[in-house]
Amino acid sequence: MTEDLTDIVADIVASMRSAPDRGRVAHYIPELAKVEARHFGIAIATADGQMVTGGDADMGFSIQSISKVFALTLAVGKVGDQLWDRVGREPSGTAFNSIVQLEHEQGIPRNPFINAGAIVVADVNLGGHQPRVAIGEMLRFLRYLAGDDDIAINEAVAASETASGFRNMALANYMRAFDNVRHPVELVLGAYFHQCAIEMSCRQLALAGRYLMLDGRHPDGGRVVSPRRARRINALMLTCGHYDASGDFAFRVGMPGKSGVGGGILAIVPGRASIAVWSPGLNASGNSQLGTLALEELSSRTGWSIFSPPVAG
Ligand SMILES: NC(=O)CC[C@H](N)C(=O)O
Repeated sequence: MTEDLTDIVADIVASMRSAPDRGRVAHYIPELAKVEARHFGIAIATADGQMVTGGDADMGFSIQSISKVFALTLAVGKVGDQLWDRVGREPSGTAFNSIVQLEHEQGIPRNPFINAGAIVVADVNLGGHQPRVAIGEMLRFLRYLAGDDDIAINEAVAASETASGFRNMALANYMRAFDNVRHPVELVLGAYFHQCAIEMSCRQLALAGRYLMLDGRHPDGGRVVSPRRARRINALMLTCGHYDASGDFAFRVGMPGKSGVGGGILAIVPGRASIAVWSPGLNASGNSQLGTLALEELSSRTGWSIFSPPVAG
């Protein structure tokens, strides 16, 4: 890369500040609707240990579906490849909260990143315990990955989704009928809604994603997951991380990425960078409008993409 990353990030922040179309903030979770659309933040943790940030990089936001990446990591750690008996690994081509495929596919969700799949993953992570045990485990995991003990749950967001999460209740009950949700639905959703309500900044999220750019290693030297598992999680992020817009995201950005309806996106450039962007306004597929644009610009300015040949040095 010839250009300096700091300059590129400053340019991206400036162009996002003046973007005419910021998308629409999620309304179906009332507490999320209160967040102002004007925000934009970006943080890049590089493999050589730099951190480059811009805009509202230190403002906390609801990570929502980005939590599904970390929940999946914990679930495969617990049950290994047995997870794939209960969740598929194919893009769904449908919206994040869709129920249609479940009837024809015996209650087995297409992948762990649509809501139905993440609810099964939450069921696996409960492992017979109360939701607070699973949530405590998830928080400890994120704090360890990011090296930051301030990561916490926004209880107002969790309560808001508990009161309005009718689709998720339908999904969970439907899968329970197929015996693919095994704990009481209220407990599984309690864990799921709280994991979605975890609040993190772009900086914390970029730090937490580093194991996915480092082939499964924590920068402190510890192993979070095996290299093969890290690659597989990245593969699922690329193919399923943006729901029915995953193809478009791969086309425009070329990085494994996971979005959330809070407006965040975690994107990984294996061997190079763990990137978090946040802007609350969403596009029609429920992915951050400016977050996607910013990553597209970052990819084109840096050449970062899993489809570009490796660069020496
Ligand atoms: N796409 C998302 O971020 C969805 C997460 C949200 N908690 C939901 O279940 O609807």
